[in-house]
Amino acid sequence: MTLRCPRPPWWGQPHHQVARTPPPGPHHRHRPAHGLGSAVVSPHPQHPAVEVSGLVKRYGSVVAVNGLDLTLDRGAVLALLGPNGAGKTTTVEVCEGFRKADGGQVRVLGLDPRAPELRPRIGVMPQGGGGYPGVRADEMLRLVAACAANPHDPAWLLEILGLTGVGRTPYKRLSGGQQQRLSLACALVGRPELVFLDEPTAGMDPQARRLVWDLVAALRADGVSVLLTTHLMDEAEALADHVVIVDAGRVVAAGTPEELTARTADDEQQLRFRARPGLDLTLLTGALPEGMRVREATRGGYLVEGRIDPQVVSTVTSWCAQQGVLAEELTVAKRSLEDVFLDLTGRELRS
Ligand SMILES: Nc1ncnc2c1ncn2[C@@H]1O[C@H](COP(=O)(O)OP(=O)(O)OP(=O)(O)O)[C@@H](O)[C@H]1O
Repeated sequence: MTLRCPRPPWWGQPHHQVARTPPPGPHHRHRPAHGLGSAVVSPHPQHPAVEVSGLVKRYGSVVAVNGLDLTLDRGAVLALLGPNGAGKTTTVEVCEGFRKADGGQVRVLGLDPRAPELRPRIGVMPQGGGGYPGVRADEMLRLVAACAANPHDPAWLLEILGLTGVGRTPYKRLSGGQQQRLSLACALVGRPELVFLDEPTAGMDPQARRLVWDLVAALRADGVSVLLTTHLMDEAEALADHVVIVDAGRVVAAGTPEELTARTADDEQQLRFRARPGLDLTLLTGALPEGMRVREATRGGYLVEGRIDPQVVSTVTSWCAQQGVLAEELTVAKRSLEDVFLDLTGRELRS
């Protein structure tokens, strides 16, 4: 199925330009929504969207979150990154008000996360969908919309999420990616001011993933705050204003993607090239300035790390010529967010 993300002319309007639509009556045929943002003006816009300080959450003897701090500014997108079991979902669930903290302070839109008045102001997309198995897709979305004062048109959301064709399909028969998209629709249908998206693109095909990225960008343009978790570094780089990397329940790094990747010394860069797998790198290592690191990072993908200057590039290409090897896709770049992540959290698989 081809997914399209139509951008109606009202998409991305700031809140003050967004016309309010009256709450629909029982037989009201909803009109298309006025952008994805909330039409509600927050009574306390001076508070950050989410403020977490010293959060602790235990499950029996397991300390899932161990003194975590983060701040999501209004209208910004924050990506929470971390290895499996780092405590991301637990943190998000405490912020959503689904779990009670054992310690620390959490404020969401300036309120206690369990405050009932917060419910209509936040949208939640839980990890793995979270739909009712027997309910049809359009019924589920209409059910969630019925709980909101000023919902988006469910049919419109189904359409932009490419779900119109499966509107009558029970949730349990939707594919994993369709369940994820429906779950996203449910999170957005109430025009929230703040959205929690726990691994929103897990299991999605590249088209659906792009669509979700477009939606998150549109939410941000509409002034909606977004806290998402992801394992995809390119997703965090593409979407987030602020990235928080957690490990073992603690923050190990935080900043904009640019700050995190620039945090290494100026002279730390990478030269990458592709060539035949299994080259003996001993001579190359010897020819390069002291302290430079060379390895075959992936099969046939070679990585030289350190201060990359024109002389280093020349040494590498000369060595390739001596080996009778054509270096393909030769690039020089800063370290990626993935490199930063792996350096901070280790390269070993977590249990
Ligand atoms: N309901 C629970 N009961 C007991 N332990 C739990 C429960 N939920 C999570 N944990 C444990 O808490 C720790 C943090 O889990 P959490 O799901 O928050 O991590 P995560 O970073 O979201 O992981 P993933 O990336 O795999 O989704 C893990 O050790 C996990 O096993």
